[in-house]
Amino acid sequence: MPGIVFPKDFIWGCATASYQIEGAFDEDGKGESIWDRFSHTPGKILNGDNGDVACDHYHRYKEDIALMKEIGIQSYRYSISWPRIFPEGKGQYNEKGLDFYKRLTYELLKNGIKPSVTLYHWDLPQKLQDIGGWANRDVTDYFVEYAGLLFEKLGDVVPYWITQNEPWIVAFLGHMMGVHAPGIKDLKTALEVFHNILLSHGKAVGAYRQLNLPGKIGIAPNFSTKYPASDKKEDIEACELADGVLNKWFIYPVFKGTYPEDVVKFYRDRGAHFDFPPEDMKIIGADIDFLAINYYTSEFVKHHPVNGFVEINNELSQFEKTEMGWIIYPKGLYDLLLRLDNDCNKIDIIISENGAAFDDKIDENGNINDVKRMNYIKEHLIQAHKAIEEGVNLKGYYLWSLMDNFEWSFGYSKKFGIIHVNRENLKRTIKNSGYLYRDIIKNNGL
Ligand SMILES: CO[C@H](O)c1c[n+]2c([nH]1)[C@H](O)[C@@H](O)[C@H](O)[C@H]2CO
Repeated sequence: MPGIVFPKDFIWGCATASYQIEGAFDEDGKGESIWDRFSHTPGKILNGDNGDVACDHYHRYKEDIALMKEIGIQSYRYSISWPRIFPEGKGQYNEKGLDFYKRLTYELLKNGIKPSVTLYHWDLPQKLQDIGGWANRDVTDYFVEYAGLLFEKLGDVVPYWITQNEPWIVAFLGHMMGVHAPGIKDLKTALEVFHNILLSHGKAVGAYRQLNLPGKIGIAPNFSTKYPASDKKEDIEACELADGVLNKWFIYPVFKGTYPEDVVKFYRDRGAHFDFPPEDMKIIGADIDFLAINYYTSEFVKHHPVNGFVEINNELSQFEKTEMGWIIYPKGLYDLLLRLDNDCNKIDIIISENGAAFDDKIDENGNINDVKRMNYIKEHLIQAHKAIEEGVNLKGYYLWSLMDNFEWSFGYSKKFGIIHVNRENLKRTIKNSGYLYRDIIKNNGL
């Protein structure tokens, strides 16, 4: 695909998250997180894996930054482990924990890599879960205390801040389906958690603005584009509902100051009424500088007589799928970008996560020719570029992920990295997708 060139100031990045790569789960004063607790609970994680060691990034961060530099990564999105900073979740902060993130951040800057810090990527201090976690409205204020300390200590050198990673996943996988920490299965709790996470985001944005810092702040929801399985009215309505449950449920409160009525009714009909103070919606709707979107796949939807809708990707054999079972549907990224450009007042957008898990093979020379991942990256960048040409203010792309890491309930079985990590000795090996990304960055395009 010759001649795809991105805007000259387009940001090429990669992304990780603290619990998935750092390890050192109880080192230097770090407190327990809900993912430490969850992964130490038998039966929760495939193969009994946990993040105790992970990729040992806590000790190997300089080596990893050198690899980023070799690939030419311009910006690195990493998350900060709240219990490393506040072992009890609040109160006295842990100097050694803060020191790690200072060293990491300054090593990036020394190597010409722009830091992009995610304040919350799921590893809540267990002590806060013990008082109700995100379902406890007080935790939104403890989040502001945590964010405020990091703004104070790193705000003058970190140009990009993301308050929350995927409120919907935290709320619904962690508190309704129970497959993520803390493993709760209750719709009302899930809805309260979702609201409080958005509230914490709005409060943190307000705190950031008060400090007049030079950087930009946003939030990283997960979206996926929904398509009706047929042109039958019932499937089109089912698709609307599925879109509401995932996508509008975020877009409306953050950009329109209200929850979508059709989805509120959907939940009320299932017994989960909830009435939040109207002043919350003003806080949640705080102006942000960019919208960070995590896009991996899309869903085809049909009517379901009881649940209203059902997603049927597993019935669709015509699409190639990743190791996660997600269909590869790059046009879904294009359609999402155009939709968000329209629904979110042409806000600046960055793709904060896009990538794929495949069953990578190492050849006799130790090389990893991960062609499927290379194709996935190219196909999605082609769609991203198309969106830019149609006027979408897409400013950057962060590939998920820098290296193979702890994939939540799947443990280390699913590999998203452009760098392979040997689970025996943690040796890093750049995959061919990493070299492809190096060339894309060098050429600022395909
Ligand atoms: C449907 O995909 C979600 O948007 C999503 C996918 N992913 C994510 N969210 C998380 O932000 C990462 O921590 C995961 O490692 C990554 C890969 O699974």
